[in-house]
Amino acid sequence: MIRVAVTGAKGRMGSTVVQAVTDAPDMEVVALLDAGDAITAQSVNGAQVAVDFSVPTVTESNVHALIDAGVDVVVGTTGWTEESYARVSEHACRAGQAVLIAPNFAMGAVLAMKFAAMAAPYFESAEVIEMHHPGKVDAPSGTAVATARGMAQARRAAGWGDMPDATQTDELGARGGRVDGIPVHAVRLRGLTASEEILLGNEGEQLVIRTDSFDRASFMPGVLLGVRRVIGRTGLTIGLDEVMDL
Ligand SMILES: NC(=O)C1=CN([C@@H]2O[C@H](COP(=O)(O)OP(=O)(O)OC[C@H]3O[C@@H](n4cnc5c(N)ncnc54)[C@H](O)[C@@H]3O)[C@@H](O)[C@H]2O)C=CC1
Ligand SMILES: O=C(O)C1=N[C@H](C(=O)O)C[C@H](O)C1
Repeated sequence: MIRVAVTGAKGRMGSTVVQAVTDAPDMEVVALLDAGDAITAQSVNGAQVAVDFSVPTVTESNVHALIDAGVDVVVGTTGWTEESYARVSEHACRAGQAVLIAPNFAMGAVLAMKFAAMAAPYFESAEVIEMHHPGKVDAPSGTAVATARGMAQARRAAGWGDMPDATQTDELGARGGRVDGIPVHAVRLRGLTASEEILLGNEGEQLVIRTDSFDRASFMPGVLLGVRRVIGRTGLTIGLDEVMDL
């Protein structure tokens, strides 16, 4: 049995993970931690793996504390930067622990990010629209940031320059934010869970890649796969696709 701790255990995702781990035949929940609980070798209660779905402002310090507690970590919380990745990578390597950070554990979203990066070199224009429940604290979504970065990297490798855009005035920011040059638009709407639409355009044609999570159950197979696959690794892995043999 894999002994699992959950940090952010009282949240929308954390509580869903607690149920999924409880229902998994090869795992057991050994620690439930949330805001105000210290993360120590004692409080993780012998966990081999911790799953963190907390908040962007605390996730990095949680991960450092979990590494110090001798636990491998699967992280779904957003808000990561190149600098925070580098700090965690160094700490995990030094401690001989493994950390897997994924902006999205839903199979549809993981594949949508892959397909977007595959398609990006073949289209002149690309934009991302992410749509979420109004309880979400960060914008743009971690998935949208990762999608845009993946497309921007693929465009650069293919030699694309700036995208066509004649906009001269945008006092309201209606053209969205830019991630690596790719416009990203965020919608917050009651009733939604998590959706993303990736628009790619050429003269006379459009490709739309869309992924919808209607329920947080959609993230659970990916989270459980992450827990199983993080064991035996060392250092930082970014993205569920890296452990999916895609
Ligand atoms: N990677 C993925 O597939 C997914 C990622 N997310 C991300 O997961 C994160 C959590 O999302 P939700 O569950 O909707 O948020 P939420 O607000 O429902 O839950 C966050 C939980 O973290 C707790 N918390 C606050 N400070 C803490 C601390 N220092 N230590 C431990 N727990 C602490 C809060 O009390 C709360 O229970 C967000 O960053 C969100 O974007 C959400 C869905 C899927
Ligand atoms: O906050 C959420 O709900 C989600 N957060 C992640 C993100 O920011 O990409 C993953 C998914 O979109 C749901």
